[in-house]
Amino acid sequence: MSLNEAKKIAAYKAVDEWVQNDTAIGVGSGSTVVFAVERLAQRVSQENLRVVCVPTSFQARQLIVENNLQLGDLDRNPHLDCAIDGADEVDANMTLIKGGGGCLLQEKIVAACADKMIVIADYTKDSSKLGEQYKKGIPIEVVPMAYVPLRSRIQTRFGGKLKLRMAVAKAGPCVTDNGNFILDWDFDQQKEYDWDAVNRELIQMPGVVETGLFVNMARKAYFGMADGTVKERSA
Ligand SMILES: O=C(CO)[C@H](O)[C@H](O)COP(=O)(O)O
Repeated sequence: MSLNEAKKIAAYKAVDEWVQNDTAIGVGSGSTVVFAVERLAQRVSQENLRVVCVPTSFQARQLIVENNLQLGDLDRNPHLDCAIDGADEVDANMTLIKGGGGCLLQEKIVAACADKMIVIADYTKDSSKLGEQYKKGIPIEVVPMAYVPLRSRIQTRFGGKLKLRMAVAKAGPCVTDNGNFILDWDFDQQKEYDWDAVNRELIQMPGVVETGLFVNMARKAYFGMADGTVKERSA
């Protein structure tokens, strides 16, 4: 089974199990979420469901609009029944690395407004320990003027190395949907980190807007496996 097929079976199962009539849901970002929106659109038209979708990024907003789903926002829908989102890595404790696609800030805000956060992923995201599968580091969204001092400060405090994420089809850094930069923290694989404590400390550093560490947020994860089954993990 291809990676895309693995993403699809995880996304379809999550949408089938968690989306009900008269609900407001958070729509995550990335390639796996594309399949969740596809399934949601099928169910909305086949079952005549009333579902309001709150996006976590410009990409998610486009997906919602292109699939003719009802677009909501946190002003009108501050309480969401669930948020369905991808992840770059999910460890044994359901701690996540997110932000590979650069959308971590809005993803965390939306997940925090939801009763439960449901993760959809292919088997390459399933890991026992952060860093085992995802090698690009932990994304940290920062205010542009602070990226140099923050890069040294985080390296000195926690070890590892931080790199400014560069744009792909544009010269210069990657600019997030919120006008910020991303530092990808290649943390020290030999150290045992307490991710909750690390996340709290990072957030308190002036200039850090949000981290891609999602600790105690995800309720359930669905992994599409290479053999065509869906593996589940609960918090
Ligand atoms: O956090 C994210 C974007 O900021 C994505 O959810 C994460 O990168 C996973 O993406 P994909 O489904 O393409 O593997």
